[in-house]
Amino acid sequence: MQINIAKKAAADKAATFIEPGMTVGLGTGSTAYYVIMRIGEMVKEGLEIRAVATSVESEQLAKAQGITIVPFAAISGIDIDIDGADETDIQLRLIKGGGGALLREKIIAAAAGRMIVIADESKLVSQLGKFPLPVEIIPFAHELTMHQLEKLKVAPVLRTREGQLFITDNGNYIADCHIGEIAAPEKLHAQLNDIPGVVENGLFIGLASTLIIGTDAGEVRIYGRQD
Ligand SMILES: O=C(CO)[C@H](O)[C@H](O)COP(=O)(O)O
Repeated sequence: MQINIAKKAAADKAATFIEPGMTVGLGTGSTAYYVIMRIGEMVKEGLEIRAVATSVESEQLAKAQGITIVPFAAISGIDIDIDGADETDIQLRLIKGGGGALLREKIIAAAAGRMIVIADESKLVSQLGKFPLPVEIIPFAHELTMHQLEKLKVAPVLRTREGQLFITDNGNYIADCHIGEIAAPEKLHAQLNDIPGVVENGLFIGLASTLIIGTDAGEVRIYGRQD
């Protein structure tokens, strides 16, 4: 596999924020892959941490790297969550869920003392919305839920994979909403989650406190909390 220098640079920097004894939330996606690999190296070098994962895929990868995954019943909180994003603005408002893991990602981000977002430069945008906003909906009467989404004029399209409906780790569907520029993310977030049948949407607002952008030159820029 060819290494993505920008994603790896952001991930390696994020891993430096992990301290011994922490409970770490592991994100999902191709950028989170690099942080899981880096944490795996640190564990092999003697770092003692425990982790929870935002997807079955990340849990399997973490276990294969020797990272201890603990059940949620065994923890009282999460110190730090490191995850990717499909889009982020300078206010650290995010669109997530391109990989379909938005619900677990948001539960873990909300429970974490700190969320660090890692991304390459292409993810930093002046206004959210070019990336279709993923909305997780339950299968029951999903046709009605889709009509409700259409009333909001968000142009929802049920996600498919290899000709079949995409099913999340939670057994739900994803409606990708082709909105264009989102003028008021906070308002849209509330409107979407007000629809019965919508489990959660991919707008992450007020959750991230640090954004690490990696560049193709292997450098990083940090936004938000720096320490
Ligand atoms: O939200 C996510 C998965 O649900 C990912 O964090 C997001 O899709 C970014 O992925 P990548 O790092 O592969 O671009």
